Amino acid sequence: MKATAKAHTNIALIKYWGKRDEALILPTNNSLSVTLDGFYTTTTVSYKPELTKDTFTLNDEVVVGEQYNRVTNFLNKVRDIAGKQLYAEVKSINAVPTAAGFASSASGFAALAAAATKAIGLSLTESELSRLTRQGSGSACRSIFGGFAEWQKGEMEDGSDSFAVPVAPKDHWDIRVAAVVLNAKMKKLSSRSGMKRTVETSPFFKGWVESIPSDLEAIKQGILERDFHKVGEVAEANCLKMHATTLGANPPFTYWLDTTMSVMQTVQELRSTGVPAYFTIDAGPNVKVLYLPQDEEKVLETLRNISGVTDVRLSRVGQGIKYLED
Ligand SMILES: O=C(O)C[C@@](O)(CF)CCOP(=O)(O)OP(=O)(O)O
Repeated sequence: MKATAKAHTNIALIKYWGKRDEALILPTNNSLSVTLDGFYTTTTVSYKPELTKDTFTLNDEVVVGEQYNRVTNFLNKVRDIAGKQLYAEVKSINAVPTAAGFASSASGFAALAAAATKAIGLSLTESELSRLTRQGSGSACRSIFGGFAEWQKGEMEDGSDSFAVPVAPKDHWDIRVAAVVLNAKMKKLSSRSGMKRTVETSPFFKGWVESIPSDLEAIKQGILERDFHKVGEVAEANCLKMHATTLGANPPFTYWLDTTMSVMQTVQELRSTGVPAYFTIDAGPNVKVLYLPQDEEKVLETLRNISGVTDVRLSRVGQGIKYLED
């Protein structure tokens, strides 16, 4: 009763930002992401009859509190589906430089869902696995797939039709993502809390949701046609609209720091010199920059020279869930 799975993190090009149902983690809008090869989580789940509760270690450190509760609550869902009252030892290793500000919960919950279901004897389809993973962390449901994936919000109240579907495979298009790590340490609002406050209080939220369908259509067309300018422009504008909603929340907030804006402005200046590069930002100050392979050297050198940047981590398009031999 043991299994190991590896899942990669993903970066949203059309953001998930707002829930219509907190308990079931159902979104107000569809979102679309690219899975990255540079950042991943490997998780081993072993169900042991002698255990009287779940145990969880992350990078060999025992995890307790809120993070532990989210894992054991998730395992309760797996136990319900399997109809087995078994507790598990969960060991996760994150090859996601936490400082890079990546939501390692995306690769973390995808790897957990895959290993936990396989170890207990379930063999879910990718859609079933994505739908289950969504209940751990919304954005994680997109990491089941490699390449480009769209999380369809679904219409059903029970979330039975809310899961990700592949848009294009890993080898469809070799675009690159640079994760720009800033030296800032800020107590930030988690994405879960940030989107909750936004949904409940921001007058800009309605406009945000209304603008998604046309963004999605445009970016999917761009991906299929490998039109980098189109994909980049839509992704950058979508990110800016998402962050604009936070400024209208009550109380207002932003994830951006001065260094965040320096990177944003540098990327736009780079573009004006003819190098196609676009940024996107999630629930934190760090910036992810989209670029093409032929511009890697120029982009890397430019980003590294921005004051306040401590590291730039490069990624290619990554693959979906993989089960590893124990
Ligand atoms: O990834 C995106 O689409 C955009 C964000 O990263 C933020 F910019 C949201 C991630 O939210 P998540 O951590 O999945 O929330 P949960 O469902 O409350 O666990």
